[in-house]
Amino acid sequence: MLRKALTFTYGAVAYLAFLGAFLYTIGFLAGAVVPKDVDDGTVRPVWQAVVVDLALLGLFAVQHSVMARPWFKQRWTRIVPPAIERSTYVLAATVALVLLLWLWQPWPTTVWSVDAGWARAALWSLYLLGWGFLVLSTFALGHFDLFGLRQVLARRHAEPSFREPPLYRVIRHPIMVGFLIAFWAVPDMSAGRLLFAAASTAYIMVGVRLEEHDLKQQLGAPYADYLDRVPRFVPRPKVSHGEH
Ligand SMILES: C[S@@+](CC[C@H](N)C(=O)[O-])C[C@H]1O[C@@H](n2cnc3c(N)ncnc32)[C@H](O)[C@@H]1O
Repeated sequence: MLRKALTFTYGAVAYLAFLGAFLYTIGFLAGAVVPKDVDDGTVRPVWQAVVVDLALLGLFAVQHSVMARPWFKQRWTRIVPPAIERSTYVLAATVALVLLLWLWQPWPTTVWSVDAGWARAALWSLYLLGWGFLVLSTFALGHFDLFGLRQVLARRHAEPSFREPPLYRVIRHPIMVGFLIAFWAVPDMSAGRLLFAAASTAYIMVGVRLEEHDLKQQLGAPYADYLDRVPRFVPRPKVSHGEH
C-alpha cells in the first residue's frame, strides 16, 4: 500500500514539476508574464553567452536522447523500478529545462522586429497555436503514457505499441511541429532567441530520426509501412483519383 502511494506521488510530482517548467517556457520565449525571459539578465560578451547557452541546450538534448534509447531503458530499469522509469525521465527533463531557464544568458541584439500591428497579432496567434497544437498532439498520442502517469497508476512499464490517431495519420511528428511553430513564430527575434530556435530545430531534426530508427526496430512492419505512407512534418496534398 505504501509502495503504491509512493509510486503514484513520485509520478504526480514529476508530472506537475514538468508542467510548471513547460508553462514557464511559454512565457520565457514570449518575453511575457514570467520574471526572467530569454532576453533578460546581465549582458556578457557574445562568445560567453553562446558557449553557456549551447551547453545548456546540449545538456537537454543529451538527457533526452540518451534516456529515450531502448538500450538505456533496459539497463536503467535494473536500477529503478520499471513503473517509475518514464516519470524519472520526465523529472530529469524537468531538471535540464529548469537549468536552461535559470542559467540562460541573454544576447539581446535584434535580428528582426515586425512593426505592423496586424502582423504582430498574427505571429502571436501562431505562437499560441503552436503550443496548443503541441498539447493537443500529446493527448492524441497518449498524454498520460508520455508523462508516465499511466505507468505509475498501473505500477508497470508500458511496452511501446504502434498508434495512429487522426493527427498522426497526417504527419508523423505533430508534437515537434508544434515546437517548431512556437520557436519561429515571433514578432521580435533577438540573436539569443534565434540561437535557441536554430539549435532546437537542429536537435529536433536529429531527434526524430533517432526516434524513428528505434520505433522501426521495436514495432516492425506496421511502423515501417507508416514511414512510407505518412510524411514527417508537412502534410501531403490529397490527390483526388478521378473516375476512370
Ligand atoms: C515526445 S513523443 C514525440 C512523438 C512524435 N515524435 C511527435 O512529434 O509527435 C515521443 C514518444 O512518442 C512515441 N511515439 C512516436 N510516434 C509513435 C507512434 N506512431 N506510435 C506509438 N508511439 C509513438 C515514441 O516512442 C516516444 O516514446
